[in-house]
Amino acid sequence: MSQTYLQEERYRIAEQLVAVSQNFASKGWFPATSGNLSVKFSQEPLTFGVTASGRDKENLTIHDILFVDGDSKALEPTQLKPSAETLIHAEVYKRIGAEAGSVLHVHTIYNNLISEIFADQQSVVISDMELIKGLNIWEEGATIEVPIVENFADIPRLAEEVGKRLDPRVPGVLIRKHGIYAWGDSVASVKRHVQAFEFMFEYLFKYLQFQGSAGKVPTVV
Ligand SMILES: CSCCC(=O)C(=O)COP(=O)(O)O
Ligand SMILES: [Zn+2]
Repeated sequence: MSQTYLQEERYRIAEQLVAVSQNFASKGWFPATSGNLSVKFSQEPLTFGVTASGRDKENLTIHDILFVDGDSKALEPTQLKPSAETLIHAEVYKRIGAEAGSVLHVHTIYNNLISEIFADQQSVVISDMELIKGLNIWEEGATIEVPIVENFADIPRLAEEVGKRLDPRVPGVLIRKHGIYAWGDSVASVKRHVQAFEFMFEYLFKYLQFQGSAGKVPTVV
């Protein structure tokens, strides 16, 4: 692989991450510098571009992306520190393989709420929603079960627990009162997956809230 090709590919990856970062940041999905994003460069050996730790995702630039190996080590000397959660990205790439070309992690109110409401069941079941098709699941009346993992402070442990719960059919895992990790074969597909999950979590929360408030449509008197 020529140096020019390598540099061009890395530039292309960094630009894609910047674009999706700005889009999600505009929705408030990266509060307080939370969240991290990556795109795979090679599977064997595993290498990928990932956001540097602590960056404001609203103002992310290509200079906030570094390239790391499967142990979260930078491929070249750099001042940038990889995301503290890089090992979770690596775990997804290792376990899912070709279907994971990009991994995105967002912290949202609704994914946090759903992860807490269904924490005891260790998963949340969603049935018969049109947006399940946004996950590329097309069966009539499909049901999905999104795993929920405890939010272990120790990142190698958290990565291992996430890895154990990955379901190749359902491209996302919730971490309790933390956020979601989602993947797709490209940035475009994982962006769609995150949008679909977030829509369904918001719907589910509001539906539960509606039921909780007696499930009655207010009457006009
Ligand atoms: C202030 S967010 C706490 C860490 C976190 O959960 C996260 O997603 C961001 O970590 P990073 O090291 O990628 O900035
Ligand atoms: Zn996080």
